[in-house]
Amino acid sequence: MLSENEIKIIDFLKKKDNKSAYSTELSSIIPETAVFSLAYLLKDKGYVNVKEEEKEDIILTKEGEERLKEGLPEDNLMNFLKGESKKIQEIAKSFKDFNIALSWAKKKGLVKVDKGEIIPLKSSYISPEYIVLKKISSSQDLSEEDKKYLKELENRGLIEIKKNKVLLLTLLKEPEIRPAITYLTPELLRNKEWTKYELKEYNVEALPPFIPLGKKHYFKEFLEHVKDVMVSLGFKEVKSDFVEMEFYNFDMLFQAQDHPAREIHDSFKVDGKGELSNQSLVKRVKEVHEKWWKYNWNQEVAKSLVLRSQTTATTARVLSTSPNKEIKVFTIGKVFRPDAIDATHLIEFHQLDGLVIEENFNFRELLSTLRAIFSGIGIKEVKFKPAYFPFTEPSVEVYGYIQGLGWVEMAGAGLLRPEVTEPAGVTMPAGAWGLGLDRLAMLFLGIKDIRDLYSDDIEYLRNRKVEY
Ligand SMILES: N[C@@H](Cc1ccccc1)C(=O)O
Repeated sequence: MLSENEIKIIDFLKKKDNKSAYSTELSSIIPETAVFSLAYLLKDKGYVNVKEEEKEDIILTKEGEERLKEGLPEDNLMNFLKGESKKIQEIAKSFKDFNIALSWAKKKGLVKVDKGEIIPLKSSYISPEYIVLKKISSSQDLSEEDKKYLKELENRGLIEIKKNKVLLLTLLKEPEIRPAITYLTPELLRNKEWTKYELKEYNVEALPPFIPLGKKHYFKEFLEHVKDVMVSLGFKEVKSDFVEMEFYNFDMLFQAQDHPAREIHDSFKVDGKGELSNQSLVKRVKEVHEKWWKYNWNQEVAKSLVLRSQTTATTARVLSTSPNKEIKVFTIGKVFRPDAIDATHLIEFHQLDGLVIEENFNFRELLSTLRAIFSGIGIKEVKFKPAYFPFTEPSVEVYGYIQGLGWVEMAGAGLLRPEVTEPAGVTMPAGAWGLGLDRLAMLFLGIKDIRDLYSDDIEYLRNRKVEY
C-alpha cells in the first residue's frame, strides 16, 4: 500500500519528461522534511531509483548584492578614468573604495601607476566577475568559463557557495491500479482474490441514504390497536356497509320515524331505496313502534337510504339475524353526520360498537366489560353517568380520565330495551355500546386538530411516530 504522499511523488515523476526530479523540486508538493524519508521508502518498495548528488547552491552575500547594484570598484574606476591618466592625489579622496579599486585594477593589469599618476590601459571595462555575479543573482546557468570566477568571487566575500546533498529520483515503475472494493466476502478470502483489490476505507460518519419505508397511516395503526384489544377480550368482528337503510340505522333501534328521538343526530340522505326481505321482522318492528310511539309506521321511510350515522346500525344488522345464542361482537368503522367542519368536528369519523348477548348478562357486567375495554385501550380510570339513548335502558355515558385533561366523555352504553331485542327474537339480555374513536386517538396521540387524523401529507406522516 502506498501512502497519499508517496502517490503524490509518483504522480509528480510521471509527469516529468525523463521521469525524474530532484528532491528540491518535491518540496512544493509535500512537506520538505518528509522528502528524503519518502524517497528512500519508495526506493525500498522498488518504485524509484535514488541517486545522491552534491549540489552547489550559490548565493550573493550582502556585499555581493551591493556590488551588483553599484558595480565592482575596479570597473567603476576604469569608467571614471575614461582612458585618461589622473593623479592619485586628485581622485584618492573623492572616489569610493579607491584603494580596493586601485589594487584590483593593478592586479588585473588594467592600469599602471607611474609617478603618482594612474595610467589606464583600457578605455572602458566590465569585469567578467561582474557578469557572473549578475547571472548568479538572476539564477542563470553558469558556463564552464563563468565557473572559473566563482573562487575569486568567494574570496572577495561577494558570494557564498553552499554544498548540499540532493537526491535525484527516477521513476522505475508505476503502481498497478487495483479496483477498489468496500467489503470482503468469504469467497474473496478463500481464493485469496482479495489481494487483487484495493480495500476502501469506510467513512463511519457518513449518513446513510434516506430511504422512506412504507408504513401504515398512524390513525389506521391506532384503529388496529383498538381492534386487537377487542379481539383479545373475546369479541368477534362484524362489518356492514356505509350506505344503510333507515330501518337498521333507526327503526330497529326503536327510534320513531316522526319523533325527535330519530334526530338525536342528523344523517346524510342517499337517493334510492333498500329492500326489506325479512317481512316478519319488519312486521314486529312496526308493531312495537305503533304500540309505544303511537303513530303509523311507514315501511317506505324505513327503506330510505342514509350514510349510517352510527355503527349501532351494524349491531342492528346482527340482531336482525335473530341470534338467539350467546355472542360477543364488535365493529369498527366510519359513520357520517352533517356538521360544520373545524378542528374538533368532521362529517365522518370512526366508532366502535359492541354487542354482548349472554344468559344472565346484566348492567353490572356491562359496566365491567366497558372497564375492561377502556383499560385495554389504555384508560384505566372510567366513570359512568346516567344518560338517555332510544335503544337502551338503563343507559350511561362513559367518561375516561386522561392525564392533563381530566374526565372526557367517550362512549354511550346500556342494556338493549326489550323493544329492540324482542322483535329480533332475542330473549337473552343484551348489552350494547358505542365509542367514538377519533377523539380518543387525538387524546392519545396528542393531536390538536381532528383533520390531522386524515392527513395525506406525506412529510407529516413520515415524521409521525406511531406508538401502537
Ligand atoms: N350509537 C350511540 C352510542 C350508543 C351505542 C350503543 C348503545 C348506547 C349508545 C351514539 O352514536 O351516540
